[in-house]
Amino acid sequence: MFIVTAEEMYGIDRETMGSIGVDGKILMENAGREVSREIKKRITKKDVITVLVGGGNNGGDGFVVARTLHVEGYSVKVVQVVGDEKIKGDADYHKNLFLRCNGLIFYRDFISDEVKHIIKDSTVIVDAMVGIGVRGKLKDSILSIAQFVNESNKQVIAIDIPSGLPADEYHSEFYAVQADTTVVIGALKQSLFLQDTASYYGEWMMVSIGFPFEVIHQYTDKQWWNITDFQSSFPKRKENSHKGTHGRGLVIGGNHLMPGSVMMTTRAAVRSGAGLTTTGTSKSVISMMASSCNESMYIPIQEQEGYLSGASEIDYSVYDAVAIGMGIGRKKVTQKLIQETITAAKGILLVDADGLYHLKDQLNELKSRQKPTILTPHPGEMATLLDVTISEILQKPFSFSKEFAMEYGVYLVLKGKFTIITSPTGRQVVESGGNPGLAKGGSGDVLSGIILAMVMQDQPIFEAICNACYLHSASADNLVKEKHSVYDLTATDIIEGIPNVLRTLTSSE
Ligand SMILES: NC(=O)C1=CN([C@@H]2O[C@H](COP(=O)(O)OP(=O)(O)OC[C@H]3O[C@@H](n4cnc5c(N)ncnc54)[C@H](OP(=O)(O)O)[C@@H]3O)[C@@H](O)[C@H]2O)[C@@H](O)CC1
Ligand SMILES: [K+]
Repeated sequence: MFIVTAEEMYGIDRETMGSIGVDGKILMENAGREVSREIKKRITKKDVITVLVGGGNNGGDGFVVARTLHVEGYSVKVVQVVGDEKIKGDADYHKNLFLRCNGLIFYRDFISDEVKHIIKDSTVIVDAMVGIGVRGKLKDSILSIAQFVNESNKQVIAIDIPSGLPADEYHSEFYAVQADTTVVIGALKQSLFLQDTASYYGEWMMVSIGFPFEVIHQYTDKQWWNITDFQSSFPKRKENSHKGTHGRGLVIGGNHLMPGSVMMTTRAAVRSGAGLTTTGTSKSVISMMASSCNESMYIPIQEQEGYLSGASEIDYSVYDAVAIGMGIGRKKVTQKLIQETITAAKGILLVDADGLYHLKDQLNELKSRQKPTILTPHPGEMATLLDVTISEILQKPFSFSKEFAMEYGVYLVLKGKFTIITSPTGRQVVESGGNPGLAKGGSGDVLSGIILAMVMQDQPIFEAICNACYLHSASADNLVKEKHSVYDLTATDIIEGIPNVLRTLTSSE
């Protein structure tokens, strides 16, 4: 499913009406019909439904919903929250159809006693006051109605986007309707995937109203990765494959005080299907790891006082992919190792955790790498890399990711509740699975191991990274459904949950 900004949505709309020639009235009819279909799944004929209608096309969709439900025998009223002069064009056309079907409209552009009574007497509120055309904070008239709706405790179903909520990242102050359900029209809006706006949508689903796939794709290359994408792109294993077919991976990390990270990355890589996995770490970490991770091979790396300091003895040419940085610490002696690896690694290179800290002064080195580089920061690490605050990153994660990935020619995995994966060409995918159980030390190390394994398989690298993120989240979600809670889930559990996801989601093999 595609993700758009408001501007991109308007482009798609214009192109569909202009070049393709689909009439706006038909798009509005389609939108209202499809939204009604979703609403009907959530209501009965006993419900009392109030549709709050505003002055733009979002309001027009509201009139279609009101008519569709009214003619099918549902109890529906419209409250038009703007003056008559604001209802124009296609919306006015659909308003008239509703009136001609003997639909009932109340006109109120502020919260009056009458509107309060109508809302109190309703069981379901359909919010069609403002859509993606919202500019700035809601004006007082509509604001007062939105506030009353939020306090009313009624079931609220928003059309396209909750009124008042910005569609894009980097918005100013807002007040929005809190929806229980939002029926999103045509394409997913960016604010569905931002930390401070996502929850306003409540449960959501998307309906198609006739925008051609090619037209949508022409305006956006942002996409939400779901089970269908995972299943259709996950590589099938060939009968005649052998361990070399599935990649030789090297994990470099750990220090004498943090042996766990590199261990988890290694074990996650092994569990996710890496053909051969080698761990490069200090002698003391090797002795701690070897007994519990016997599928891996080991290379001792030079160390100073327990911290890795140089890797010149590694023959990088034998590895398809290298992951570096997990539990490596921030001591200056380690910086040289990161430097060496960037230039010496001949295959795919993934840099995570403290590796990113050391990378900060060497970002330009990445531009001359011949093979793909993957960086996997969380917002804090991303903020450090860019010298901005975490809250700035969270306000516009799509833009920061895209600029960074394109500037340095890297695949960027900005981790979080909504993980954004960006390719060096600026293509973006959001992976939104997972649960709060993942917000613990070690889950990033596990993700790095899964990515390392996936990018060595027979599939394009971008899809491989998206699938790795999906697998990581799906493992956590399954475990919380079946035998764990978000409190006790550990990074090690996530590794143990991988087989179940692989078995169930790739079972057609
Ligand atoms: N082809 C179609 O028909 C399709 C249409 N689609 C649908 O149309 C929607 C977009 O429609 P749109 O562009 O008309 O804008 P919309 O969201 O209704 O907002 C404009 C209204 O809001 C008002 N308003 C703005 N800011 C405000 C504020 N701060 N506080 C208060 N009021 C404020 C503004 O008032 P004004 O500023 O003009 O006084 C104006 O009345 C989209 O979300 C989807 O539902 C899709 O289904 C695709 C196909
Ligand atoms: K709305």
